[in-house]
Amino acid sequence: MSHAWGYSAENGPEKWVTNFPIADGPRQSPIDIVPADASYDAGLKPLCLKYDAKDCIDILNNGHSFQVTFTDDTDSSTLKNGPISGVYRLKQFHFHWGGSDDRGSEHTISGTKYAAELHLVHWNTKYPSFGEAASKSDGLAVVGVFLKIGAENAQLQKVLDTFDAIKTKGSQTTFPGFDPTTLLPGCLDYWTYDGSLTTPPLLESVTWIVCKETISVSPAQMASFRALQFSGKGEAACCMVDNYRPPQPLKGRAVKASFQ
Ligand SMILES: NS(=O)(=O)c1ccc(C(=O)N2CCc3cc(O)c(O)cc3[C@H]2c2ccccc2)cc1
Ligand SMILES: [Zn+2]
Repeated sequence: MSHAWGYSAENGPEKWVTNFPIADGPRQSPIDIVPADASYDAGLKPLCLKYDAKDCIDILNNGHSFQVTFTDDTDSSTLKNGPISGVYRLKQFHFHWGGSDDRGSEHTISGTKYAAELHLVHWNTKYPSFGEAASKSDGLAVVGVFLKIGAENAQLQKVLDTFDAIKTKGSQTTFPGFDPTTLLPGCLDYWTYDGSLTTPPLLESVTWIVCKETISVSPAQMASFRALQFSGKGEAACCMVDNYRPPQPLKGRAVKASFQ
């Protein structure tokens, strides 16, 4: 992205519409999920998430978040079933979090914010690549998992242990053999709705799959997230915090539940 978008008052979510008019579109994300307003859909299948740790390549600070990238030239790490048809390949996962434990998630549940939110990004293999899929209405599927303040998460700690090497924008390091299945909650009940990327270019190409069950993160682990920097090496340090877009208007969309 050439545009200098970010999360500050000058270039943050309220300003994105200037360069990305779709920000005011009909299927923007995230949203506030109101469980009582979600309709149970017996036709929704259980999620089938099958990941291979050998596909995990590296971890990168991209100046907006950090992302763990996967090799996606075969069907070895995929999402199937759930609300989608066909096979979607895992491309990357990343997080959004707050400057304090009372905020940080993008989706909210009846107004409740969690400390952070994990996004596992998949693309539809009916298209030749992620880039091609990203502009199609059924091109992407993102699984969202809330991080709730509680016990230390030993699996998450493996990711946090790389942070000294990716402190500043543009830094990256190898991160082989990590299995993202270890970050999923035990129960994969979910809500689903049609939405968008939550960062520019805000493309309306995402089938959102938001897990009902949370995973834990300790306050000390959240402090590690906040020690990352939006800024590049040698620039004035700017802590990477509050890198979340607030909920957007539902505009008549239905939110379905895979559970009663
Ligand atoms: N939060 S989210 O909606 O789950 C999300 C999903 C994918 C992506 C993503 O993978 N990319 C590629 C890297 C990238 C880097 C940027 O600087 C940027 O502004 C956006 C992205 C997005 C992206 C997705 C689709 C087309 C172009 C860029 C970003 C956010
Ligand atoms: Zn995200």
